[in-house]
Amino acid sequence: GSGRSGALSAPPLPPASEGEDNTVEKIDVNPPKGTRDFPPEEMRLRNWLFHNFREVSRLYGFEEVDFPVLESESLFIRKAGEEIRDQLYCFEDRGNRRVALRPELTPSLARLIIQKGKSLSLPLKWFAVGQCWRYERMTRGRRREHYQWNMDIIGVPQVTAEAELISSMVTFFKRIGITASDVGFKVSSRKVLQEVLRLYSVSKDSFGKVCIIIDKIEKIPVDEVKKELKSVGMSDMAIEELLQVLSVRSLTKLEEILGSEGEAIADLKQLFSLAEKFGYSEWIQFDASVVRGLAYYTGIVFEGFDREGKLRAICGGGRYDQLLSTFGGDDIPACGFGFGDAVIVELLKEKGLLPEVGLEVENIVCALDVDLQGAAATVATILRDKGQSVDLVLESKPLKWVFKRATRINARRLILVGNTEWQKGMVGVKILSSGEQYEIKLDDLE
Ligand SMILES: CC(=O)Nc1cnc2ccccc2c1
Repeated sequence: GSGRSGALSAPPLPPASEGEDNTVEKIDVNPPKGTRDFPPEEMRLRNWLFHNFREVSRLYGFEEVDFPVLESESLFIRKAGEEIRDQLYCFEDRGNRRVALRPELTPSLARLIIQKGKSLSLPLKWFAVGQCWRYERMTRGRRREHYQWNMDIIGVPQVTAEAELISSMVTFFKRIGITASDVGFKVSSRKVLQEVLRLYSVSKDSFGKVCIIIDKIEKIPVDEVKKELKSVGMSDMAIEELLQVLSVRSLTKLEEILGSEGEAIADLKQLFSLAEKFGYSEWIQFDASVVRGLAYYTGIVFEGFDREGKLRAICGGGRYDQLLSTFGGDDIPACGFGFGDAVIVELLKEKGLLPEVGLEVENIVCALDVDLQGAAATVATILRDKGQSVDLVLESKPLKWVFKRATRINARRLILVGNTEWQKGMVGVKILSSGEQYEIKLDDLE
């Protein structure tokens, strides 16, 4: 309908353009570029996926939270050269405010925690499933939105928090039939980077930039990576040493290089020993090249990958102990992960693990003639009050049509309201799988 003509809202939209002969030019029925509709079948798959996200969150004692999809642009303005910044879906609203559709959930979580301040008793274990946005030139034909499951533990400095988060992702994978031979987690710590950069007195504020450059190591040629590292002030020597360290795949080797005193080694050793106790050692491996593409990580980082190497990262996260303080909050330790709804579905397709989530309706109720429509409504209500789902046939239709619909909606049984039975306070029942048919008193229907 047309909007209010008040000053606050846009002028009413003209109706879809009407041709000379009052025909309406069809509107563009597709969703905006890079976005998806969720018709019933796709929505059932999405609900199945989100149900598993939520079930795992419940198993780990996490509380659900959410935030506006629209945030102040300033929440996401970081100067570390992140892709997420280049693709910010931002604009100026009618109040001349710079706003953005959130590209991730963590900054909103940090904002809410600072807002709530001392009233929150730590540690917090919060989860969210939210739509995130990016604005990419459609040349890349990539999606502009996806849903992310986030789990965050706030207020725990020990790596027991990271170990718990990885455990929750392993639990999720196992629930949906993915095994350790399908998926693994590359684990490292940005403290490895810190300890190397300190040797070459690389300034702290280029730390974030260096991480973002290194995160591109598998996406752009290594000479480009070296050039970008040089441009943030690293010497050739430092770059060589850094790339050398990043190729390390064993903790023992890493210890030889960094020594045993640093925090990086201690954290990683503790994490791998906790993995043993959680029972997911076969799921994780040390890989110094993992840095993740977000500037705010400060410690352990991890990334779920498909062992066949066909897909992009499935999920990922890490420790971000400084994020709250960069927003002016207290210095509160935090770690978390993001798990997108796209790559996991590609993986399930690859593995033949997509669930067949069909529509399930218990009853289809149909009046056998037009003056029993009311009686049919009564029967539907009785069943619904008992918690049974009912598809009530709302128009008088031939029985052939009713059977066709009953099959399509996968109804378990057909309830027929006919005159002769109704006079006796009874209805007809047909079990659609067996074809068994009988009459029953309305009161005995369950
Ligand atoms: C595979 C995929 O759809 N990725 C994706 C899609 N939309 C996004 C939107 C915002 C941030 C990251 C995003 C990532």
